[in-house]
Amino acid sequence: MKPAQESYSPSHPGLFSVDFRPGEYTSALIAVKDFDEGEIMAYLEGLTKAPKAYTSVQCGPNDDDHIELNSDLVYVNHSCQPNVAFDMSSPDETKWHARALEPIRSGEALTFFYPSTEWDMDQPFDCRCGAPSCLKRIQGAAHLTKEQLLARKFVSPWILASVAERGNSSTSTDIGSTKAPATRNCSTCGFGFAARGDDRSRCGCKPT
Ligand SMILES: C[S@@+](CC[C@H](N)C(=O)[O-])C[C@H]1O[C@@H](n2cnc3c(N)ncnc32)[C@H](O)[C@@H]1O
Repeated sequence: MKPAQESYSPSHPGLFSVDFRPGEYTSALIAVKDFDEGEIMAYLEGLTKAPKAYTSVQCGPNDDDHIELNSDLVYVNHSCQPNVAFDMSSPDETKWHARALEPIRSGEALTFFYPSTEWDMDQPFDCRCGAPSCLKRIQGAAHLTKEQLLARKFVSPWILASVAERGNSSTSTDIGSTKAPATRNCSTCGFGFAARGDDRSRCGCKPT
């Protein structure tokens, strides 16, 4: 569910505001203050379990792990070069949050990389983000290579685990191909590391 323009009252006053634009799916969420890189912008509160939809966000590895945000955050558009992460990797749901991936200035549109949470999206679309690294068609992580995912600053652990499970593909067209097994796996999310050394920064899990 999205807040409607007619009865709009910001869910996060002083943090962000919806820029309602004419046309379908063209509105956006805009920062109304500056945020530092790495700053937690808002905890994800008031979430409800929901079926997969264009407004839902995947919060775990299973088909039914989807939530509705029930706030203005639903207006955060996708970008292939995002400035926000939706981080739901903690087993403690009260720690789920939106975090600035880079310094964000007041007036900037907030964007996140939808395949960082979504494996196979309900409603794919042609991306208009305009980033040099734009992937053009956004359908979910299942349609991307590991390299395309790791090029982004944040990807959820269940996405990386699914990528490791489907095989170490170098292109999205050879999904399912057999490659050399990972040297070892992250003990938290199962992501397969190809090289030795503590590489947990690559899967997003914190070393314990
Ligand atoms: C949850 S809505 C985000 C808010 C949306 N812009 C709106 O006005 O309702 C997700 C939908 O917005 C559109 N969208 C988000 N990011 C986009 C992008 N980079 N390029 C094209 N459409 C995008 C797609 O139609 C997508 O299914």
